Amino acid sequence: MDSKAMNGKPSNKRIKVVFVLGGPGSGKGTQCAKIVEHFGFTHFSAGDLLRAETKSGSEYGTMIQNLMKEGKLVDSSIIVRLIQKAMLESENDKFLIDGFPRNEENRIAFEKIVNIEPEFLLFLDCPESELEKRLLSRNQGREDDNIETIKKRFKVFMESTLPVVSYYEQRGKVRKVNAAKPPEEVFEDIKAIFSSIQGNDISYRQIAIEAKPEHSPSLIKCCLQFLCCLRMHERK
Ligand SMILES: Nc1ncnc2c1ncn2[C@@H]1O[C@H](COP(=O)(O)OP(=O)(O)O)[C@@H](O)[C@H]1O
Ligand SMILES: Nc1ccn([C@@H]2O[C@H](COP(=O)(O)OP(=O)(O)O)[C@@H](O)[C@H]2O)c(=O)n1
Ligand SMILES: [Mg+2]
Repeated sequence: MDSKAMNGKPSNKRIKVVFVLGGPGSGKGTQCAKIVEHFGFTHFSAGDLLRAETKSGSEYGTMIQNLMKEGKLVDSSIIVRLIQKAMLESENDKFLIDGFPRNEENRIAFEKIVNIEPEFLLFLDCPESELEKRLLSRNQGREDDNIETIKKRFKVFMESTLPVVSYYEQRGKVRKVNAAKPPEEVFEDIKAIFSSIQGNDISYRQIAIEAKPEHSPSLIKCCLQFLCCLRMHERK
């Protein structure tokens, strides 16, 4: 996935994208925060980008708000442009895109406009009864967290989002975790997935995060020197 373009122009940044999907309330936002902290990704929630757009006075604001209130999906070109803009404004090269692609149209629009193949799709699997319970006690003042809209969102998830999961499953790109456990336990499984893809891509930031007071300064120095050698070797 080298030198793919994010805006139609060539780029030598090696950009990594991981899509994060799961039913409404499966813990996408909760787990993404943990992945950011441990693995240095930048997190974009499609829903949060849309909510911010409704508050920005954008020409599409009212239309987006009405669709979200109904649990319906917003036009792909709008959400993909918002994601692309957020990625272009970021200095990072590793992105978690949560709540996306929600349907085939989202997936195809991302492929056309952003043109980056995801590393994999992280799928948080959780039964509907548990999702409903979590959404009804989320308490974030969301207009769509009411039983009527929740039922509509479940329907959209089953009918439009699951086919996208199947698309990536057929390509061996789905990493599924059981999300019906306490958040820390879910993250243990996610950690194993991200650790295994990390490989040589371990970052300086990662070493800083993993370094504990009980680790001797010489051990940390040794790790950093090893990383420098690795990077020099990669550039050859
Ligand atoms: N593993 C979990 N077990 C119980 N509650 C959870 C878990 N993960 C998240 N929650 C809670 O469920 C609600 C939905 O989580 P959130 O991360 O917003 O999900 P999503 O982004 O998938 O809709 C929040 O109130 C959150 O605190
Ligand atoms: N790709 C996306 C993502 C969200 N949305 C809209 O945003 C709403 C909330 O999405 P969200 O990802 O914040 O919802 P949760 O799954 O976090 O509960 C959805 O019900 C859709 O109305 C969309 O239209 N297209
Ligand atoms: Mg969310």
